[in-house]
Amino acid sequence: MRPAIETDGLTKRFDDTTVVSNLELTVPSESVYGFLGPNGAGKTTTMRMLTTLTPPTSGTARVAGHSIADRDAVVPHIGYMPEEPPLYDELTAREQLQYIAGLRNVEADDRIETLLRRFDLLDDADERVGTYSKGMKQKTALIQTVLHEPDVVFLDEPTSGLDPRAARTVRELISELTADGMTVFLSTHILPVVEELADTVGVLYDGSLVAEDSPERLTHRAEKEQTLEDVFLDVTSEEPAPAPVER
Ligand SMILES: Nc1ncnc2c1ncn2[C@@H]1O[C@H](COP(=O)(O)OP(=O)(O)OP(=O)(O)O)[C@@H](O)[C@H]1O
Repeated sequence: MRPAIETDGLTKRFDDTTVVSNLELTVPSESVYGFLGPNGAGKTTTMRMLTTLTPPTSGTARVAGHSIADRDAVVPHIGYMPEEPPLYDELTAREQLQYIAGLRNVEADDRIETLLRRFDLLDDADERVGTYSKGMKQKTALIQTVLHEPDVVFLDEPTSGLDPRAARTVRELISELTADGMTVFLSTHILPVVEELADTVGVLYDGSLVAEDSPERLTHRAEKEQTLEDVFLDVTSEEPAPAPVER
């Protein structure tokens, strides 16, 4: 099966600063790719290139089989939930979701109701989004991202601001998306989420991919077993790891 995402030398520079450097990624279809990296590593910039929102300075990528240079071909196949999702405060959640379904040209009334119920939003679906809590907005944004059943879903911090129950619903939904044939490209700082869901983890540091493997292999690669947090700190450290203390 064709990979969901393939990049070839993907690079982004702003003025003289290289923010994403020569990225080579292959994300198999129907998998979850956990995209990690410290603040400012270039994760959002990568996602913005892969979702055609910003062009690369050099290099190429294919998403759902289409070149990211062909925005009209890519957009129907993807969903993107940025860290600060665009929602209209003056619309109700149901209106917002119907509006997005209209823009996407899909008939999604049943799916909207199912997802609103799934996320415990049905009782508030006719209230204005402007009155919502952060978590309720986040859930509305997630629904609008997957409404049209895209092939590839890009999620930037999808569980941020969610209470434990809502966060669990999101994790369950991500698993279901891949079971339904979607691919999820997930950026988060919440490592247990990645550990639980990701088939492959990539760690970006200063614009370069410094580690990539399954969570199991990453955490077993040292002589002693490490947590994903240990691995993350290890591969994103400017200092060499301190020598073990002799006792
Ligand atoms: N439009 C822009 N113009 C100039 N620099 C930018 C622009 N967008 C991002 N950057 C810079 O690129 C670098 C990477 O930013 P990016 O938002 O991709 O990082 P990130 O890994 O998503 O960080 P975080 O985890 O904090 O969200 C940062 O130094 C940022 O200041």
